[in-house]
Amino acid sequence: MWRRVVSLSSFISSSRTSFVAQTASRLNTCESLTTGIAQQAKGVIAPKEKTPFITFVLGGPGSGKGTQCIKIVETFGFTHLSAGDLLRREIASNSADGAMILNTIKEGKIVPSQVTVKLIQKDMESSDNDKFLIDGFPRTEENRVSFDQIISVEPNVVLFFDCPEEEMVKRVLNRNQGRVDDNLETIKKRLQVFEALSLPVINYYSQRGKLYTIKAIGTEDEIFEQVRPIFTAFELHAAG
Ligand SMILES: Nc1ncnc2c1ncn2[C@@H]1O[C@H](COP(=O)(O)OP(=O)(O)O)[C@@H](O)[C@H]1O
Ligand SMILES: Nc1ccn([C@H]2C[C@H](O)[C@@H](COP(=O)(O)OP(=O)(O)O)O2)c(=O)n1
Ligand SMILES: [Mg+2]
Repeated sequence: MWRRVVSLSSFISSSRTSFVAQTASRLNTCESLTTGIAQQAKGVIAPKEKTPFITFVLGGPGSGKGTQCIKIVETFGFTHLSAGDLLRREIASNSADGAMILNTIKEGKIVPSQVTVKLIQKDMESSDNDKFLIDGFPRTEENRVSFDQIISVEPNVVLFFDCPEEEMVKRVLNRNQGRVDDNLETIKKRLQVFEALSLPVINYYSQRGKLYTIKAIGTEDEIFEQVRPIFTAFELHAAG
């Protein structure tokens, strides 16, 4: 199970002091370490574990994010967390936020970040995997900052499926999954939201050298051949 890493280094104090002070400090350090280990054993502090490998999957509605995520999971063994699927699951389970989420999605708007990040966090923490594809997130700067504050892990890779609007509209209208937001009126709103709120997030990761832009036209297999080398370069090998 992946949990947020708690570093033992915070228990170790600076040693640029006199010999007496150093000795005292070492004794304190030993005591602190013992306390730290005892707290871990009691489950007060999560055990030190590997930082997860995070991939954010971005792109407009219908750009093929979900389709490519299935291929990435099959090939590289990631756990796929679709923000949209997590929110639809909340609606279906009649949770307290269900009605608010449904109305927001129908309007083509973005659900408050706190709600979405908590759902992602819950699934990450209950997973045995340490490689996550987070699909359709972060869609806004608010989403991005909220993930940073709550989960405190930076993405290793940000994929951007770059697709012409015309093609995205055609694909969404043909998707046939019975979604309340797959109609022309809502799609127009979603495309406006994508341009106004999601493109700044894409630019943010581009400036930090984390963005991998995929030309999202062609067959599903052709598109995947642009995706594959990105993960191979990180030495993430085929799922066994
Ligand atoms: N390369 C492609 N060419 C044509 N249709 C595609 C392609 N990739 C996905 N689709 C179809 O387009 C629709 C939207 O794809 P999806 O993966 O759900 O996109 P997103 O998750 O970005 O909204 C689906 O019906 C899917 O089968
Ligand atoms: N980070 C997110 C992701 C999705 N949502 C809401 C608003 C989106 O229009 C819907 C559907 O998202 P989803 O990723 O499933 O949509 P597409 O796969 O891009 O068509 O969910 C959100 O509010 N915040
Ligand atoms: Mg999708």
